[in-house]
Amino acid sequence: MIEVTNLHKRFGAVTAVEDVSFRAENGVVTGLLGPNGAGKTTTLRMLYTLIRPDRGSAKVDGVEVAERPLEVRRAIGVLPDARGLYPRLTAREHIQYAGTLHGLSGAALDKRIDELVELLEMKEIADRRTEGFSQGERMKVALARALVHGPRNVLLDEPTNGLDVMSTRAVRTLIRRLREQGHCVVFSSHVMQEVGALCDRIVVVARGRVVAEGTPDELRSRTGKDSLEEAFVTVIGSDQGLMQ
Ligand SMILES: Nc1ncnc2c1ncn2[C@@H]1O[C@H](COP(=O)(O)OP(=O)(O)OP(=O)(O)O)[C@@H](O)[C@H]1O
Repeated sequence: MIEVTNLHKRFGAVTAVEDVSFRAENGVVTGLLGPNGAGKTTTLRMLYTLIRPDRGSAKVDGVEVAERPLEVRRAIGVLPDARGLYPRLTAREHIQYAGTLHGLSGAALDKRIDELVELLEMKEIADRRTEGFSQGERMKVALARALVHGPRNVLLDEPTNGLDVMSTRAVRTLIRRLREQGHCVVFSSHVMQEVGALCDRIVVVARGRVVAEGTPDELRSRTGKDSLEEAFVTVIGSDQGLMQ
């Protein structure tokens, strides 16, 4: 479970995140939706302990990220915005390496890798070096790496960015499966359709602030709009930077 309360982050003159609060429960997919530059990545980066908040609180399973970052890192799986891979390692070696960093080894690690290869339909690419991998293939490796230690909380930054229809479907299926297994899933997107298709709860962010929060039905009824898309545009005040 993730709880964010009055989070702030500035970079020089730019206020990236201003007083952001939300809760993401276990067994629920929570979407952070907002146009480019809204503060989604910055919020996620604070949650995964890459940068420290200036003010406010962010807790993962009750643990404050700024106080006990190592504990938090064990409890989360992260698909960051930059998904750097080592070109000379195979897909399997990437997952192995991440597993080792999380203290897994031997038969348990091999079993977990096989599970992920199966789940993400990576059989054909598992033993190839990642050099030359397509966007979708790279995404699968990065996702497997994020999930190798079976984290309770999963943070995904724009997980379907640049993916074709089939790869997008595979990622959506995975996210739904994580929800069924009771994980807390938070993902960011500027694609309205993506958020509408997957999320149980939506946190709409614009200019570093939460401008609306609720289930898709709540957002529609609060704005008096029939379509989720119109509801988003109404709460954000424009459709600039959002994709359908
Ligand atoms: N390291 C940084 N230094 C300076 N400014 C930054 C830094 N990181 C983010 N910002 C600024 O903070 C604001 C929020 O950026 P952020 O990346 O969090 O937005 P976002 O909602 O994830 O956008 P996108 O959908 O484009 O990824 C932007 O104006 C951005 O330029």
